[in-house]
Amino acid sequence: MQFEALAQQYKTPLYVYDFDGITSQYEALKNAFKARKSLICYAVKANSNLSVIRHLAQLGSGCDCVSIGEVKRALKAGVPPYKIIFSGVGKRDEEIKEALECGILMLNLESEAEMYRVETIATSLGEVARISIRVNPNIDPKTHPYISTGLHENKFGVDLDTAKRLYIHAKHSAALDPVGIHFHIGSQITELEPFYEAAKVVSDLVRNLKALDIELKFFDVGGGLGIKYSEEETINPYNYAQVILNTLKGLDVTLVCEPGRFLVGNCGYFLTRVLYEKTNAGKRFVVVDGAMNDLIRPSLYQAYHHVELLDGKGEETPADIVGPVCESGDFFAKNIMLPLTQHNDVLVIHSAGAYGFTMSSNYNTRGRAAEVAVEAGQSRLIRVREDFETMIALEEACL
Ligand SMILES: Cc1ncc(COP(=O)(O)O)c(C=O)c1O
Ligand SMILES: N[C@@H](CCCC[NH3+])C(=O)O
Repeated sequence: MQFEALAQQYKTPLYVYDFDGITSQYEALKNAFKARKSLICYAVKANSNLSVIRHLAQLGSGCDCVSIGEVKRALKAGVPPYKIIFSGVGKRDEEIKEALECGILMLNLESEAEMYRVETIATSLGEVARISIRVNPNIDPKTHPYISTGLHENKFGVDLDTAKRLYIHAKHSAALDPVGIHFHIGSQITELEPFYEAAKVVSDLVRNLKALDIELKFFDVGGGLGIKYSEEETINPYNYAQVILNTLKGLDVTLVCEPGRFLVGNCGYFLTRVLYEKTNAGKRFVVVDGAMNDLIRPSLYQAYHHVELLDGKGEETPADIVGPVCESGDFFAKNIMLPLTQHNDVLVIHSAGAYGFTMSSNYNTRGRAAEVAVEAGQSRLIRVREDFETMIALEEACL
């Protein structure tokens, strides 16, 4: 990747995405599931740039969305409604109504109260809502506590007994069509065991429901496949698919999976330029033009992202890589070994394709970075750098 040329052409801070890499990730997962009918629904929250979604849609991907905004993004990017799933613990009435009107594949319900809302809204529209229920299987995904979702202490989904009760209600409701079942136990999971255990518990529930004459068509295993940020061992997609498919023997269901990070995480880079070097009583800081408002994962989760200094030469000494935001938590890396940098040197922050730009903000009235796609050796802008006028427009309109 020609990072220096990209930084020159599009300026920094800059997100760069390798679209060919995204294709490879998608194909690897799709192939892993080839023994069964499957639908990959890309989790839009990981990277919701319209061009990224369109790229995946052209490969055949659907989308997993967590707000009506994401549903509309998916539709705008060309994803057909019958490949869109809408999840989330707090859907508003308006969101439910719009989703039903769009005719999406299914609404993924996360509570009993939500099921009754959906039933009421569908009835008032004269529609039948296709639903799945998110089961919380109480399985530890062994990941960072902030991104664990499949334990009873987490707000997501309903327990197995409640799920069964909801399916029985839905089966007898004229406004609900229970077509799927869903679980998602967490993100950045690097061990197979939690996936196996969750799939096992939930597939047993599907068998149980079948005995009650409730036949589900979609078995949605959520996302969560981890990627390499550093030296960690990750799961091979083939093995991942195998352990899940093994739990589905005898069931005629389409496998749905909702990867976010796996598809885009390692295909994204964040480019930032050095502004200054400084030392505070011997402690070395490299101050760059990107900041926590651009990429918050290190500040939020102490997440590790490999930092590469382009053309770095000479003796390496420990340094913190920090941004201009007025917070001590504004850093990309701490105590990494780095040669002495010069003003304008480019640093490449790796594995920034997932939960990078989507979690960025205007904190400190900093415009959001531009985004660029690289495909078959060609680069193109896929999001214009946010300028001051755009940032203040909604407030200026109220002055
Ligand atoms: C319901 C649901 N599906 C899919 C995902 C995507 O997760 P990941 O990026 O870990 O694959 C998430 C986020 O964790 C989610 O909440
Ligand atoms: N934002 C998290 C992942 C959360 C997944 C959303 N359910 C991260 O950067 O790792």
